[in-house]
Amino acid sequence: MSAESELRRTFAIISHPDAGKTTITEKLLLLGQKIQEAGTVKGKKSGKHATSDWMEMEKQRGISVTTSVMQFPYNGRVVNLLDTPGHEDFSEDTYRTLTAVDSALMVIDSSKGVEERTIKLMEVCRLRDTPIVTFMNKLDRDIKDPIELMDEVEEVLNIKCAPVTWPIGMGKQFKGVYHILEDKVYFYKTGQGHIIQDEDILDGLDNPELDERIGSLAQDLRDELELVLGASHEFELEAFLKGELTPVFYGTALGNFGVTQMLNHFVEWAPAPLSRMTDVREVKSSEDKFSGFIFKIQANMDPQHRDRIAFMRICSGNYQKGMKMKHVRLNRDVQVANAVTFLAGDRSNLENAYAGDIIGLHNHGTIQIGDTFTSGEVFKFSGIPNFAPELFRSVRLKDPLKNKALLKGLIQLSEEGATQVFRPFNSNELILGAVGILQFDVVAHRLKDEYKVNCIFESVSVNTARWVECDDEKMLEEFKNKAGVNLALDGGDNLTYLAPTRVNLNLTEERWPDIRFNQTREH
Ligand SMILES: Nc1nc2c(ncn2[C@@H]2O[C@H](COP(=O)(O)OP(=O)(O)OP(=O)(O)O)[C@@H](O)[C@H]2O)c(=O)[nH]1
Repeated sequence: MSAESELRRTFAIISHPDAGKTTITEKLLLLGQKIQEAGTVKGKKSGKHATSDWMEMEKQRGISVTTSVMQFPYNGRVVNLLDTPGHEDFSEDTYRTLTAVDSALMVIDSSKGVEERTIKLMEVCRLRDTPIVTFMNKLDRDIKDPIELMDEVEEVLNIKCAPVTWPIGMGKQFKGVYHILEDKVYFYKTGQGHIIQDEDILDGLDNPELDERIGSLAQDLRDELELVLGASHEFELEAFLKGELTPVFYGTALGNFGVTQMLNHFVEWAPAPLSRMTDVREVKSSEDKFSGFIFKIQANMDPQHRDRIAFMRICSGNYQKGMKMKHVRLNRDVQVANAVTFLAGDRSNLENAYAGDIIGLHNHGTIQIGDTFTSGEVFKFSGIPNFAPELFRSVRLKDPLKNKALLKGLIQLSEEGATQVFRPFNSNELILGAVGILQFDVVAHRLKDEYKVNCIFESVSVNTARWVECDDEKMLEEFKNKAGVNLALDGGDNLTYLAPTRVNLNLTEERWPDIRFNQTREH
């Protein structure tokens, strides 16, 4: 591995909306860039514009519809943080971003515990056994019992927990954390808000000074730790790297406390860029030759320039300004003079990037999700799927003459990967599928803007979709005849089963055991 690449730590945050993802992102940038004031990510209060608030709609709704990439140096490493839209209005990009990282940080609202969105994102991480670090947030509030919180993570998410820091009190009584591996107490000072805390540290759990400072809480802490250490797991790097065990840190992102301890270990333990599978062979990040894949396409990053940016994860070699790379699907060499990076929101021209880094390529419609670029070799990276949509709408045109433009627009937008379009066998209806509700607004907005098509969405009785595959052609034909009413083609002409209910899906799966109903589809 090149020395530069070995320093990369590429990760994303998984959390339920409002758990504190934006707040902790601000604090990570603060620690990484040593800037004094946070607020660059959302910046609502300070009146600054959010780094990703470029889109009109996003500004109106005050939420993030984009996934941006932030790079910062920390303790001799280069951290790439891929932001994942976490609000109710997230999209398939959130899922796919997780295929481009080597590790993930799970942020949990400790007053709520493991929530639904986290469970789903964790399922996606499981596809690649991504190593997970856990941050239990909002300790300055009344939280659930810390032991119960860990039990919940173990049971619901099926991953072992190894506490690394342990909280002392909570809410108004929150005094700090005890660092189990360092045998040190870090004291929390309230009221520091966005400013980086000067660390106030005490050596040793048995230090009498601890009793002097926090009174009876000191003995409570010792007793609790005895219990916790007996019942929980010790941190093991191997198990962490296999995605079987998660180190757990406690703190408050808002109070900027406990984040430093987490980040210190994160950059130490999280894996450097990992090898990636292709349809031909495994590609190691240490290889000299360049390769990468596209995991996301973003339109209108800059309203001034109506371009689209394709986000590429570099898997091996390095990118140099002006270099040629092979666009494998098109079997064509392309020259990439002006790749972009997303350094905390600023697009700056980039001279060099290494395995583990993300670069943005200007896309004029020739790049699709899942595309592989190499320095000449022919292979295709696997593991960058489409995910079955969870929300469906039927699309109705206001002007029926624009049918062709509508279909073209919907197919092109679905190639960008945030939505999917389905054409049922038995009707002329077009059905749009997404995993986040805001995507319907985005599509309506863009169809009007870019394709001059006005349309409205109506509810449709589709509950979930599965891509259908069967090795036995005769059986597939029979299935098509019998189940035709629920079958459709997606934007790439792949056979899809649109189930009106979960029960219907279960019954159909039972009735046709030799047919595969896939929740994801590789490009
Ligand atoms: N008391 C307390 N509040 C916090 C803490 N961390 C975040 N919050 C608050 O929780 C709310 C949600 O935090 P965000 O960081 O915006 O959460 P998010 O997960 O990014 O939410 P979305 O952008 O909706 O996905 C905000 O009002 C934060 O100020 C914390 O440690 N303690």
